[in-house]
Amino acid sequence: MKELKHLNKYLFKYKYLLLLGTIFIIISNIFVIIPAQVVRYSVDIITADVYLNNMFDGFDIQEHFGSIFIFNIVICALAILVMALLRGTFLFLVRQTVIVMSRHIEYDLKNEIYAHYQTLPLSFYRKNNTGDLMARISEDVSKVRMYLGPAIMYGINLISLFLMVIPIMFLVNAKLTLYSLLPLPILSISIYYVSDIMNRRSEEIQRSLSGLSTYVQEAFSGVRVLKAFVRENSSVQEFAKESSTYKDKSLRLTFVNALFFPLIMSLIGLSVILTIFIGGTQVINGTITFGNIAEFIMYVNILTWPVTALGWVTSIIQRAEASQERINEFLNIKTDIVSRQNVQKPIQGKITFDEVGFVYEDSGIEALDKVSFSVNPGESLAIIGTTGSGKSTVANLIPRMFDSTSGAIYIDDVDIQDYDLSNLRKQIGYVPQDVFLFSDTIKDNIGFGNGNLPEEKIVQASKDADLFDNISQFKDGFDTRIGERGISLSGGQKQRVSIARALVRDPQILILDDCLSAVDTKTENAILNSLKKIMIGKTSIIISHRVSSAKLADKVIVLDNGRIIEQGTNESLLASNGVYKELYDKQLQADEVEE
Ligand SMILES: Nc1ncnc2c1ncn2[C@@H]1O[C@H](COP(=O)(O)OP(=O)(O)OP(=O)(O)O)[C@@H](O)[C@H]1O
Repeated sequence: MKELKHLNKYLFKYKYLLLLGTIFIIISNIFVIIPAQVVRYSVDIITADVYLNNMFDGFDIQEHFGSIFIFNIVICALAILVMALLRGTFLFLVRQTVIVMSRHIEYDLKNEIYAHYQTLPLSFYRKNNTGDLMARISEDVSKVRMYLGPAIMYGINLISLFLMVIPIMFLVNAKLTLYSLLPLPILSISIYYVSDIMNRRSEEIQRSLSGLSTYVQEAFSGVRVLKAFVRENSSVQEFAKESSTYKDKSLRLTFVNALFFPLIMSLIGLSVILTIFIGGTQVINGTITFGNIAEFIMYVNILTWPVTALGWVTSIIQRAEASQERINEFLNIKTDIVSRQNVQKPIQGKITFDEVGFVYEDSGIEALDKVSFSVNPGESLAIIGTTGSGKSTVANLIPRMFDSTSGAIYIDDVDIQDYDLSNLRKQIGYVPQDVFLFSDTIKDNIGFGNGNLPEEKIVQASKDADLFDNISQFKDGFDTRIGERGISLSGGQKQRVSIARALVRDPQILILDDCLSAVDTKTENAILNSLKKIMIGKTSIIISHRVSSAKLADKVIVLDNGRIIEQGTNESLLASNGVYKELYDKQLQADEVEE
């Protein structure tokens, strides 16, 4: 129960619902107990009536007994009916309070987890896969809700019924009470084991089902590769194999399910037999009446479900504890990207890297080694280098996607770790290497994160990213939906939507991480030229494999294996006949071949 303590704050928040629920449970149980006593009374009347009937057989008074008997029985039947209706009403109210409370907490907990996910750094997302993140916010929260709703409800019900019914039973007859309750602990323990097996098997099925869905999803999204490599048949066979695992697991669960009810029924039957047998001998001894036996059978029935639920509830609590442990594990992770001084101010855009080093913690790869450079506001810097030379790492360090492992980075001569994080990021336009667009309209993809931007700004950004003409050709213009249920954009168009998204924020620093790779040199030139105009007084960093992206930049640095091997202007680097010149010549030749 240690992990579940996290939920106490929510139970406190909804304490009135919980308190009302408890009161309703107690009231509903009163309406369960009274009918048992009414039944005892009725049976005793019937026995007395049969006895008197036999005694006064042939007398006029016999008729009189008959009408009193019928009157009594009708009153008892009506009383039982009214109790059943009242019980139903209060059970409804119990669910409207306790189960409603569990749904409220489920909602709050999901929001808490999601909000916490948003505070965590990129390194957290690299370490944990998406499936795991989703499982904790959906499946684990559902399991925790089972504890907050049904488990708490049946738990309170069990305690209140035990406290109310068992003393009454003992008052009637202690020996009969002990015998009739004897099979119930066995019932509870067996249910615990059976429901544990059932839960484990259901989880196996769940896992197998999600494996099956992932397989199908990949097969559909990768259908082009699948067809191109003629893998249809093997895909069908693989699917049949996965399906068969799912079927076998389902059959294993069906087997345990089939055992569940016969087990409960036989143990309840055993209780009833014991009650009748022991009760019968007590009646013969004159210690109790026939009515008491009927009353006891009803009490046993009343206690059966809560006792059955005890095993089930224990298993739910154990599972909830395990799930909450997984949730707490994430909730206890705190982001290490924090601000030291919370500096909030408009930035000019001067960027300084001072002997910056970076090692990826998980792989131990040293991506940057003592990288130093400086760019002034209004300047543009091109970072050129081969694959894996550390260019994207530089780009990620500026908006503090992660922090450098050595050295320091300054913006306007203030250490970036001193800036308020959102204040800093809001002034940086970052276009990542892998374009990500949402299944939404082009307009909303460009305006992402910027609320209700005026249409003109979106249009202007799309013009600056050389995208406007493309969008105008679509029937719905900026309202065209992209993604799953909309049109597909070409690689170059996607890159330009992503650029427009950064430009629309009017950033003081713009970082383009190899995001012109899918556009032709003509479009690249058009975009770079418009950037020159809009980035006056602002800083731009253009990362690329292609030397063509660097020629308009004020400064160029060449990275190799995490180190700066050359830096200067396009002209000075060409003149110095080094790696940059070599790359330039190679790419020039390649372009000529293409033409
Ligand atoms: N998330 C990561 N975890 C571990 N190592 C990484 C990670 N990302 C990059 N690396 C490693 O760090 C080095 C630099 O990678 P980086 O992405 O900065 O290179 P790049 O110059 O941008 O390459 P490309 O042009 O191919 O995008 C590479 O050796 C890469 O394998």
